[in-house]
Amino acid sequence: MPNTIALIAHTSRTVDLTRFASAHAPTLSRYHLMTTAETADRIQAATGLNLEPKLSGSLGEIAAEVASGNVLAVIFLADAIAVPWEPSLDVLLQFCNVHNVALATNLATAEAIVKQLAKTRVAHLIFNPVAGQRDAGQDLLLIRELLEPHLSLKIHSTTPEVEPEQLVKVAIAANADLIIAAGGDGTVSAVAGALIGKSIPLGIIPRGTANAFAVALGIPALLPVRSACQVILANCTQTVDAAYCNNIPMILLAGIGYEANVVETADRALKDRWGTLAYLMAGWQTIDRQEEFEIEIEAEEKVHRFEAGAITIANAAPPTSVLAQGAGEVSIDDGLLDVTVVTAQSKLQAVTTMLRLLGAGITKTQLNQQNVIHGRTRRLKVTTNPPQKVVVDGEIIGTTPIEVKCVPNGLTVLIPASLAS
Ligand SMILES: Nc1ncnc2c1ncn2[C@@H]1O[C@H](COP(=O)(O)OP(=O)(O)OP(=O)(O)O)[C@@H](O)[C@H]1O
Repeated sequence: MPNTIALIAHTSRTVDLTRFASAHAPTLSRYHLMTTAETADRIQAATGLNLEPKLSGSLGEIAAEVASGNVLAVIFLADAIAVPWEPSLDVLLQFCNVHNVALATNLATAEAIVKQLAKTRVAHLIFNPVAGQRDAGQDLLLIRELLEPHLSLKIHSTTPEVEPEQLVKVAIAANADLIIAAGGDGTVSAVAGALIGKSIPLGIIPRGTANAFAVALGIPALLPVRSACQVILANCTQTVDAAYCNNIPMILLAGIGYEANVVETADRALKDRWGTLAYLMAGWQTIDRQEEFEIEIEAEEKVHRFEAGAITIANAAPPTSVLAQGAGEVSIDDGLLDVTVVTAQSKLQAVTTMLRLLGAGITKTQLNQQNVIHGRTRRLKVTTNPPQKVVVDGEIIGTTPIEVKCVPNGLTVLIPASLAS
């Protein structure tokens, strides 16, 4: 279901169209509205709705939009007296018939259409076309094929210049019922971060390399796009925690030391070439270079000091985020952050510790090892000597010190119905 509605009227019916738009402004505001130039100002002034004005006096542009499949409904209030319709109007009406687009030429039908639309969920899809190694065109086609029969879908593509946060603001301003992030963890985290504290549910379509948040939420990794669309259509919501690290939204985790160095090494070229293996290769290269550093953690009015090579503060983490698995599980809805500090005296100890942490994450059992320390807290401050790089949700954000605080139940997400509590 596309997201555009065309609102048009003969001059004698402009008042009726304006009244109609005013009465149904809450429903109409969730759609992209198109009209002729003369009508746009009038409706906008009376209702506050945003309308895209098309060429004055010509319906050709609107007919072209209908032909391109972008229009959900055309509401055209015609003169009550039978007058010959101008040719461009005939074309518009004919295009609606050919392309099976809902068409109302009187108020009764217009009311019926808008009442139906009031019951339809409007989803804004924020789509990163360059994420991961998948075919973006094919994925978008599949998403439309699966979702459009059930949802009105407004598609926004990210660009290097347009951040997902900006697109979330547009979706919120348009009263979206649901926001869907389709991309890697960078895109998903940015969209989720902009939704912290809002009650609009977030749907996730994993299209990246690691897809850690989708895995943490239990979205199946097999046929990821199809499975994720099924989760979205099932409409099962759950509130989960979010967090801020130095006031930057954090959905997954902050890594200091080893993790930050791995993320920096696993650059775009390595990920494009090796996919998920890029992180393993980067991890192997980084172990040799990783030096221990002094850590001071302030939490719950106590100060803790360590020497270690890695510290991870996690809000959510799949088992593959091994350095977060000190407790064998990171709960996403306990209102707490999981803090894991790992030291290793040799490359062999580092590798065996990470394998054991992976095992702990898979079996959900706490790891009892002297060189792995774990704790939980609602907020903490971490200082290191010397300062260390910090990665938050896969992006380097700067260096220590950092302050991280959990936002309990800060985010509403769509999860598989089978996992709902
Ligand atoms: N149209 C675009 N062209 C180029 N870069 C883009 C575009 N849209 C978004 N980006 C960039 O994509 C990055 C986010 O990518 P994202 O994390 O979603 O995917 P990924 O890097 O492939 O995933 P992963 O981290 O799992 O490998 C951001 O740096 C953003 O600037």
